Amino acid sequence: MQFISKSTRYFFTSTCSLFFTTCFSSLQLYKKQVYGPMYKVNVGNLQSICINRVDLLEELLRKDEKFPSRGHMDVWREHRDMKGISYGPFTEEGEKWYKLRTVLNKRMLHPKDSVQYGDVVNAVVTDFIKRIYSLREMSPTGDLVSNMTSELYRFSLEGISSILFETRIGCLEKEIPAETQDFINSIAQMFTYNKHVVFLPNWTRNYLPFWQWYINGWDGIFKFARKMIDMKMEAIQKRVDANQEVAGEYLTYLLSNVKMSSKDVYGSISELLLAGVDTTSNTMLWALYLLSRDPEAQEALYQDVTRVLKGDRIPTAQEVNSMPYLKAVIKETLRMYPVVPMNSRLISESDIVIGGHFFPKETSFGLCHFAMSHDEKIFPEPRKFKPDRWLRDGRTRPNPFGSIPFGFGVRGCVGRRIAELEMHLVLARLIKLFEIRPDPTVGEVQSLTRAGIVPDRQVNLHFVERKKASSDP
Ligand code: HEM
Repeated sequence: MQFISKSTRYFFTSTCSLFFTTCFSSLQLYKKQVYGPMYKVNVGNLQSICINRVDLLEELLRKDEKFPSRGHMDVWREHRDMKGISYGPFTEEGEKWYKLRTVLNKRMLHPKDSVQYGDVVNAVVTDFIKRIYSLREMSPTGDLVSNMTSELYRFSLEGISSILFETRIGCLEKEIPAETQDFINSIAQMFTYNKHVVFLPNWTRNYLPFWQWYINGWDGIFKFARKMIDMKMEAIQKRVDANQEVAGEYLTYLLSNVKMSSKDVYGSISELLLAGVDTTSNTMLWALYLLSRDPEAQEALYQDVTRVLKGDRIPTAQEVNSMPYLKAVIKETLRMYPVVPMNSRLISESDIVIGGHFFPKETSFGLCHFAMSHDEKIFPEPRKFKPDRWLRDGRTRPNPFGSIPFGFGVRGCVGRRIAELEMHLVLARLIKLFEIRPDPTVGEVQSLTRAGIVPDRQVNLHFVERKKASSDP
């Protein structure tokens, strides 16, 4: 194992709070070459062991603790403590976290759970497609949609809000309602200043404005979430008072769960919401970008979708399960651009041995997903978009630990099935209607690590309408 503590100052944080991954993705590849499969980094008082080889990752994750931890989410927890808000799945730890996840997992984590949100998501997809049509029409070429990052962000926020709040918030309308816009601005503000407050020492909080801006961002997020949740509670109460049946999906389920107070629901819903926007929107952006540059893969996807989906029908959540290439496209996109390119584990129960090295309790490990999913021993031609490598058609499938974009085990992503559902449903319908082509003025897009892996420039795409197939009614 190579030690590089000395005076090296890398931007790195062992907490690896999911949206502030600072070990830049391409830097992971470079460091792997220079320092090998496991190395130590120091930033100030913080030490972490970076792992970037699949067998070591597997060894570590197979020893995952009963209540795994990614490390401290101190600045998020501080906000909750100041405002008397309950911790959510990101900020809670230990047995309390486990109990919370037991409640949150229900109706979300199992593939059969996500199927029930098919209609809700499809309604959002329908509005998104309408918006794509109208944006194309307004463009000079009649088929160009500019700034896909922003459009897909609107789609994702509307999608996850309609699941979590059981109501629409207007992100796909021509003009976003002012309250929703304030909420979007608050999310951006919190994420922007999160970086400052993580890296600046606490004494600067009295002299610099960042801490207050960061707290204001959170306040805006909770104000909106609280209003949505309170509206739902009122509606439920009215039905109860009128002796009517209380029916609903996720929020209704949480609010009617005796194990959760409304304060707990505010804390959890807000964290679920934050985790569910940039992740799916950026993955969709990369998927469309990669497809636009690969007509062969796009044709294979079109064939896969139209084999199942005849005519103008809207696919159901069950039907996308019969589209293996569609799933492979998303898997391959997440391999190439794992939107959370680095994850972490803080070992807190006992000492641990990894790769023959002893590490004392309280060691923090950085899991370099990006480096692993670009390892050519596991993924030959790692920089090539090859959805076929994920097909179950008799070929040898890649090592399952080679690409784990949703994390692992009991602490793995709770929103995985929802994210997949959203991405599968929207991609199936887009590809059925349009051939997606690159905008030549954009050039080759590189990735940056900001709030997840994002493009280094504005991405525009041409949505060329397909002619109806002759077999279509
Ligand atoms: C492409 C989409 C997504 C990706 C790639 C992704 C990735 C991840 C990863 C890598 C983790 C850490 C897992 C671990 O430590 O093992 C995570 C955690 C989490 N994700 Fe996602 N995520 C996505 C979408 C979503 C969505 C849509 C939601 C909300 C519905 C969500 C909610 C969460 C939450 C709450 C956690 C923390 C879980 C815990 O600590 O118990 N994610 N996600």
